[in-house]
Amino acid sequence: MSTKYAIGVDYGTESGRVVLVSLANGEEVADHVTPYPHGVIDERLPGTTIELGHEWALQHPNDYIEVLEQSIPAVINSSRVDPEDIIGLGIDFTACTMLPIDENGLPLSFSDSWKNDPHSWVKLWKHHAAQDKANQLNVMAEQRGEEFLNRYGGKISSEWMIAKIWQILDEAPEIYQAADQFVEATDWVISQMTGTLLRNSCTAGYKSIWHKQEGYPSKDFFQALDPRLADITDTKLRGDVVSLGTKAGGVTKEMAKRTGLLEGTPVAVGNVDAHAAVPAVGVTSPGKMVMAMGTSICHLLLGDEEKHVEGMCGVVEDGIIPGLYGYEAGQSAVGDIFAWYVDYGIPPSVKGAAHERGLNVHQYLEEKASNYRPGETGLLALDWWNGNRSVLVDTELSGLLIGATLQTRPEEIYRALIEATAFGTRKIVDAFHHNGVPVEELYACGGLPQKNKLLLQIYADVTNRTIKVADSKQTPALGAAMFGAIAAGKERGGFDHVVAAAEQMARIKEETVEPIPEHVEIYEELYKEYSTLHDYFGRGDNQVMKRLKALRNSADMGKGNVYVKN
Ligand SMILES: Nc1ncnc2c1ncn2[C@@H]1O[C@H](COP(=O)(O)OP(=O)(O)O)[C@@H](O)[C@H]1O
Ligand SMILES: O=C(CO)[C@H](O)[C@H](O)COP(=O)(O)O
Repeated sequence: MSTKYAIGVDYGTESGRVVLVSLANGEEVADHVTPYPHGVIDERLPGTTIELGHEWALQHPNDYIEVLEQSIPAVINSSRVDPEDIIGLGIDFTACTMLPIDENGLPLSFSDSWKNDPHSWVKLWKHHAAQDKANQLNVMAEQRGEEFLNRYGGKISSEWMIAKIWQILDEAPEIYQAADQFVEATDWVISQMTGTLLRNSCTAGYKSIWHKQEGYPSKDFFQALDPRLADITDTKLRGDVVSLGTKAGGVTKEMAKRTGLLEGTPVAVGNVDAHAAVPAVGVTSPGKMVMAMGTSICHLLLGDEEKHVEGMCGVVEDGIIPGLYGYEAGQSAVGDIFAWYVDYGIPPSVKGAAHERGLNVHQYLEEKASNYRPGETGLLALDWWNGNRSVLVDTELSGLLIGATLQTRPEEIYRALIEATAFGTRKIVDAFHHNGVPVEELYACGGLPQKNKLLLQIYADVTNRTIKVADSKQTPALGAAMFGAIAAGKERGGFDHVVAAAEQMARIKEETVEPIPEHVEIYEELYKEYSTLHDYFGRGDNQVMKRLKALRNSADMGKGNVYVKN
């Protein structure tokens, strides 16, 4: 049999990345990136003057289709692989990235009647404007002693499906009415490729409070939350939930024409970006935490039993690897914090100096920050520039930098921000490790490990653990391709289980990043300080961050420059 291939499509925050992968050894034969033409929509609706409020983050559904149309032909052409030999396709996506669709499966934002209402658009994972709804949901679930809350670390996040839907219902009841269903973008894109809409168990489990045995929370619970939501799971969230690797269908004639794939090529049901990365780095057993490090960090871990850990995003049976419990936690901003600093925090002289050295600003600051030893900057930061996902689960928290003096230099702040994100990861590692879900080693994948060596060393030092690094440019896409090959099945040259696919295709570098004992010692001290600040500002002793956000919101309302529904 000739070598067989699969395609993986990784839908990130800013772009979609497509890889064509050999099933013989996981080699990425070709890859192509399509930046989303509309990017992250967080100021105003495209082509209008309609302003969005703070914490809003939307996307354009057509951008996702553009990725398929641009990047799939590009990898087929550059690899010269015969489409006959491309036996399957899988995708992974940011999540919960959701949208309302009509009876024909079309996004409401495509309709002239609804397109000027921001609630008809895709709400990106980092849309945080539903925090109020998440808070109410958590209070109600706690009062009623809802069992499901334990599976989500004690709190449901505003980033997830129910809070987002409830925000739509509250602020735009007509959009809620008009929506035939609310779906994850990952499931919607698959429906556009195959003509079949199926809900995958990964996003349903982690983002929509679905459980393999118990299903969704009870009607009673939704009735208590808001009587208008009572039937939601039979109506707007209806539909089969199927496990990862299930074949959703074959590529339609229309999509075959637009992508260059053969009609009928098997397509797997959708998956989540970080979760797809786990088998791609060869992790199929407990004790190994995978960090998908990019705009944000998602932390994924496997276990033999269901344990409850404070502030985790969730534990889902079969949620990552069938047969095991999959645990997820995360930090809502990591690369995004460095991007913010580089875009808004540095003086022009730094840009100029970086340019002169032929480096981008990140590379320049990394190089200069590498000259400092742990503790030498005298700085400490809280990494909550986009709220705290784990373990506090509170998007209303914000950033903090302490220790600045007239001598403080930009590279020192850059280093302190990296350290803060490493301390945030250490909180998550400790939460699992001390609650019966051991974390023995770390695996790093995503964009950051490829871009910043200092960052990886700091993470190894702060967590005092060895880090293994993915040997793949597009790890989630490689994982998605594995699931595409599972959808195709063994008889067509694919696989019958993800463990078999991982054994053959996973890619990890030989070289590891080891903690440096002298650094570990100093970071242990700094971590104690971080923990004090973390608990003081994050657990209610001092609510200054929330009061400041409330003041900012009232000021904005006064100026009339926040999107407010009538
Ligand atoms: N040299 C660098 N060091 C640290 N962060 C970087 C560097 N270059 C880019 N970044 C950050 O990487 C993030 C993008 O990560 P990537 O994994 O490529 O994308 P995504 O999060 O969309 O999957 C951006 O937030 C950017 O600020
Ligand atoms: O929550 C998620 C997965 O569960 C998001 O997809 C993730 O945080 C966004 O990923 P990235 O930083 O790679 O764009």
